[in-house]
Amino acid sequence: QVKKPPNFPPGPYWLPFVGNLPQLKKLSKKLGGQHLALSHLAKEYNTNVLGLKLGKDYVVTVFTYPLIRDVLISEEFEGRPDNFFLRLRCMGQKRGITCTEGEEWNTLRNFVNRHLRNLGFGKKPMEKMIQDEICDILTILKKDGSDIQVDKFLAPCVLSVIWTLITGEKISRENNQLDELLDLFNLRSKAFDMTGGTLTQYPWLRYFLPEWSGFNLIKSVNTSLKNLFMKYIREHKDGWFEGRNEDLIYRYISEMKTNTEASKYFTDDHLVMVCVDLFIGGAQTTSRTLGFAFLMMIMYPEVQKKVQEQIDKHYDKNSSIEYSDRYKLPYVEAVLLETIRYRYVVPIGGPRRVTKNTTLDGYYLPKNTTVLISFYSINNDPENWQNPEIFNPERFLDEKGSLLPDEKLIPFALGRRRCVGEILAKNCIFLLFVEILRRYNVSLAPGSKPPTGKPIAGITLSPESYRVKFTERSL
Ligand code: HEM
Repeated sequence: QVKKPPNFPPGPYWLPFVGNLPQLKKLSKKLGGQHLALSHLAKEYNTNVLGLKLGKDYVVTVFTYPLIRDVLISEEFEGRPDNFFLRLRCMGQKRGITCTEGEEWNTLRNFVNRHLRNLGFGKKPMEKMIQDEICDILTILKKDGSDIQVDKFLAPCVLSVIWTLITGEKISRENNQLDELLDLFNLRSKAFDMTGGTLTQYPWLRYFLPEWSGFNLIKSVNTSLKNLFMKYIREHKDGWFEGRNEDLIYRYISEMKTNTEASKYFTDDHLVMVCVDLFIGGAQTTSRTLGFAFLMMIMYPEVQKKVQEQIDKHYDKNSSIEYSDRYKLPYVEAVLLETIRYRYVVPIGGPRRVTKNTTLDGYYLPKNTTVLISFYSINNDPENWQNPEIFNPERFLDEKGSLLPDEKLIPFALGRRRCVGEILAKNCIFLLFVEILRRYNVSLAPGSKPPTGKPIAGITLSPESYRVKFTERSL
């Protein structure tokens, strides 16, 4: 048994070298996910802040809304851990937005936010890109929507918008590159888990068990991603001239050419990581949320009917739907909020690094402690939600049917590290959901196994594989 720092958050005792790693792995397997294992341990030790040691790292998980809020908005929790695995994720050295901190993170995050906004992010041009994607989706459904795996089918939409903003090109659904990119991200997410995977704790495993440890997989995914983005960066460099600014890569190259103190963060390698961060952040989170939303419509046909009744009240066959219309559709918004609460795709957020010795809920957290955020527990805490285990969109409506948002639902986090893609994700989810349900009834495709509604665990939760039959509605 290893001695803990004084007043460290409660948790199981630590074994020499491995700490709680084998215990957490075993429990996660038994309960069906790391988020469930962490909640289980928190209950067992009757604590809102759980203290573990995973390999050589102190790892603390936070469970209640007020404490999570404090973590998300306090500067001393804004760091990211620096370990072998996060470096491997960043192709060797911590770069980009998601894994960096301090000046580099600030410079790149601000640059990306500012230039995406100038390219139309969060504004009409972005909405137009999504509407174009929806047109493609509706064309495919019109041809044959009898048997479709929904999250895979919708994933290209958000990916394509990000792609257009970054490269200036529309990616075609017929293009193999899109499938290739999706496959790469799917493979990648399999190789990761939120505490960093076995490789974080035992980096030497890469020499002895490169296949088993996931090292070879991550290396090959990294190489493919880098080759893909470098191809576009090289083409952009050839086509660049002063003032050229129609996509993020051109704007980045312009910044590379200015010789300021910050130019050390504007290199090809940083740019590759920024692109990867945007794709990783956006691709699976958004399409899996939609996958859950349509699954709820299949499992609760009476909710689907009410959604369509509200849509029909406001739109006919030809009227166009805009994101600003969401205020007219409170029931639809309530269904989407409840889907996000009930089947939130990021059960454990972070990891964050404590940048100086600090305290949380009266416990001591030494500098460099890793902090994980249990969004899962906020969304399932009976203190926050009545009968949280029940899917009930009405909880977000008042007696008059007006929307009743709840500050405890924070799917895009809070504070300076909150999600960069929030507005894109919200637009895609709303517009796709409404456009499809206005034109189609969704039901289980014949032969598809009836879904249980239970999520499949991973770094992001996903809906079980189900197939949908889209039946055209008479409008
Ligand atoms: C339903 C969809 C989405 C959900 C639920 C989601 C959730 C989150 C959360 C909770 C964080 C904060 C992590 C932390 O506090 O450490 C985050 C960060 C981030 N998200 Fe999203 N996200 C979504 C969509 C997107 C999209 C579409 C993009 C890209 C366009 C994106 C890009 C990012 C990036 C780059 C970060 C890192 C921010 C930083 O470390 O400063 N996300 N996201």
